[in-house]
Amino acid sequence: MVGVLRIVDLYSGYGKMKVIQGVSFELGKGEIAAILGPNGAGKTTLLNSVFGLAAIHRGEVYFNGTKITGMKPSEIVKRGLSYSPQLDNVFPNLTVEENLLVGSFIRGRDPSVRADIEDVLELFPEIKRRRHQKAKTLSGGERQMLAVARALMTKPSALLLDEPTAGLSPKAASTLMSKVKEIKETRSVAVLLVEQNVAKALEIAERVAVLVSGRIVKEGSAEEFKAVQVESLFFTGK
Ligand SMILES: Nc1ncnc2c1ncn2[C@@H]1O[C@H](COP(=O)(O)OP(=O)(O)OP(=O)(O)O)[C@@H](O)[C@H]1O
Repeated sequence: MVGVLRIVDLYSGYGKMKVIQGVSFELGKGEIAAILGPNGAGKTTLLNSVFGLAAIHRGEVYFNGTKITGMKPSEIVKRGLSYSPQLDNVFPNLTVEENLLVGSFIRGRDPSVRADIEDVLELFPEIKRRRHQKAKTLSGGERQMLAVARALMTKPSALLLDEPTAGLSPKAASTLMSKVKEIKETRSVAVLLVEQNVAKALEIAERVAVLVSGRIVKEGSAEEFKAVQVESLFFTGK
């Protein structure tokens, strides 16, 4: 496997508070991997650590072979890693189109931005129809689509997605998951997904790890995980 993102023996948290305790994980080029875990396991903190938003106590993160540990989020985005956080992932008072434009900010006056907005709207016809509507008027599912679309506007080679199915109906969650798969297949974007929703994540993930109390307790191919009662690992860690 060619690793696009490599997390090596990472310990991190907030200030001196320890949350992530010795996590190693590799995301392959063009792969979809999922990190599953219960509330408070440290899933968001792990993504925040990769993206320069949490304090790293020990360990390293490499992106396309470059050490990005300690880099600012803006520098990480420029290298091709994008992040769609769980909360506050769209600007509610901006329209769909304006949100996408803001998403491309890091690219400066790139003349291809307009064409890329049309391109991501083609991928998400549900929000294309609402391009002039403010984000706050979208449904939960449409808003998550916009958040993912916005993350794509930086033209990433890998995408971090924090619980994109949170608060969505089972049908809306499946629609979103199939869009993520389409993004991987049509744009060669690798995806690291963190989820509590095991069933939805397993619809698209090729590789899975289970995070409990800041540590990976099990890791394997999605195939191996089909026979595992993943939620029981959330509580026992075994
Ligand atoms: N900004 C912060 N400052 C201090 N502690 C935090 C901060 N964010 C999270 N924590 C703590 O870190 C731990 C892990 O939280 P985190 O949000 O990473 O878990 P999670 O697995 O993403 O949970 P959920 O599925 O509920 O979103 C929790 O104990 C939480 O209280």
